[in-house]
Amino acid sequence: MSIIQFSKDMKWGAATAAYQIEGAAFEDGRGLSIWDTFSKTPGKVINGDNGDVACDSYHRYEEDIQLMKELGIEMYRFSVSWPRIFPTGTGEVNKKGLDFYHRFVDALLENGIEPMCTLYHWDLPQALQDKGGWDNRETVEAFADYAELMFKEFNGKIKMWITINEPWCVSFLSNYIGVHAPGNQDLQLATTISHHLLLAHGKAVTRFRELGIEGEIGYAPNTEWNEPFSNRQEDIDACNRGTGWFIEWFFDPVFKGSYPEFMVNWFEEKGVSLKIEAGDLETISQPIDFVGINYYTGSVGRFKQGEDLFDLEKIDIGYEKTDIGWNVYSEGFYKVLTKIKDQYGDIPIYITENGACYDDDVKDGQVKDQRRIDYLKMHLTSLKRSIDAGVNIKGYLTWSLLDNFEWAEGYDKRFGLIHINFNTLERTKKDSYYWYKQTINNGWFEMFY
Ligand SMILES: N=NNCCOCCOc1ccc(-c2cn(C[C@@H]3NC[C@@H](O)[C@H]3O)nn2)cc1
Repeated sequence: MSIIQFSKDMKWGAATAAYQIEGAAFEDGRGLSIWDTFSKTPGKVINGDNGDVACDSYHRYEEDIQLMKELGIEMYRFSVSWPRIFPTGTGEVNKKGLDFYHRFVDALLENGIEPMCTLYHWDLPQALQDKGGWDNRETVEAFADYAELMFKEFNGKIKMWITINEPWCVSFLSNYIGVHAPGNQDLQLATTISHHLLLAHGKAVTRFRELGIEGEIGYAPNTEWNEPFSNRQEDIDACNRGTGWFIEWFFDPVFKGSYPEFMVNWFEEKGVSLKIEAGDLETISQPIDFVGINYYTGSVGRFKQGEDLFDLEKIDIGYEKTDIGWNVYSEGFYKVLTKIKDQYGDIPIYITENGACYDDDVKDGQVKDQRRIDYLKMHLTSLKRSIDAGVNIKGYLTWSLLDNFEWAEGYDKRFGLIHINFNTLERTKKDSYYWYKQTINNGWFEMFY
């Protein structure tokens, strides 16, 4: 048995997102988002689930904040529903939407919890999608205007801002693979959107700096690790392409001011090109204060001609899987974090999402989710290894505080420390909640090896 101990300076938190927990989808002037449309499109979401009610956190946030306070988290990452603020994406502000987030943020602060606000967590106003969505550069300006309004409105209250959550999911998962909203399957479109998302990030940072807003700003790319099956160069190269799709593609423009040549060349061989306008990369690559890293899983891979987008075949070598089918691969967390440090330097890092999906149920008022505790132990151990290797980790926010709407997977896929009965909306603290609470309180935990 060994002790895994963290610095008292490291901040502990939990994360959620508006469309996944709020509900109240048609209340107080909220406009439609692409996820309202997508989830109501037959066949797109398992069981036909949608975010109409979700966890009803729009009405139950005071109860949720008391659960956060008891948990002992210092930081809570949430997202703002853009269509709650601008029902059509631009134009007239919905004051009731602003008022809700003021009540919510004030309640967090009154309970000693620091808000970390994600401006874009996938719920694009449908009215903007109707005009081309992220494929249209006008959406970039609309996002900057929305960000500016939020900066001005919450200046001094919110001091940690995230511009875009998981640009890989917003661009490639949603517009090439097509399993998320709006569900396109077009590599050129997805690649163009990836550039517009980074541009939107840069323009929001520009407004933040020009306005002299108090606090820090960053973005939250998601990452995956691909471990070469052998030391054959073809296997290494294929894995580098698979990992580069998440890391270099979304980090190089921000931290180096250019797209990674090996990925640009690969996409060009697929007939895909980037349409970069003068000044774009200067805007994208202006300094940020931190980067949020989301990590869930990794794979072992090898070269296979014609396999997937990158001639990369994922191999199942018997890793344990979570109940969403992802490998439990904590070594990949260490590899991702040390790669980022080695390639991009000492940028402060918050782990803004890490957690596990397990099919939990309540028995006699308890949820015995030991597998989630073990997943967290393994990944926090990798995190400690990364810190000991010099990675500048500032905080760890687990995904998620609550079971919630897991996008195309619906409500069956549970990531929360707190179980939600989606019929009664009753909250039940899982064993992992109590374990996380003790770990936060102690600053350490016992590792099973
Ligand atoms: N990698 N290649 N895939 C090729 C085949 O893709 C099939 C599906 O792929 C993916 C990849 C990644 C995800 C995903 C989900 N979350 C969890 C959410 N994060 C933000 C927060 O809202 C959480 O709910 N993070 N990532 C889903 C599906």
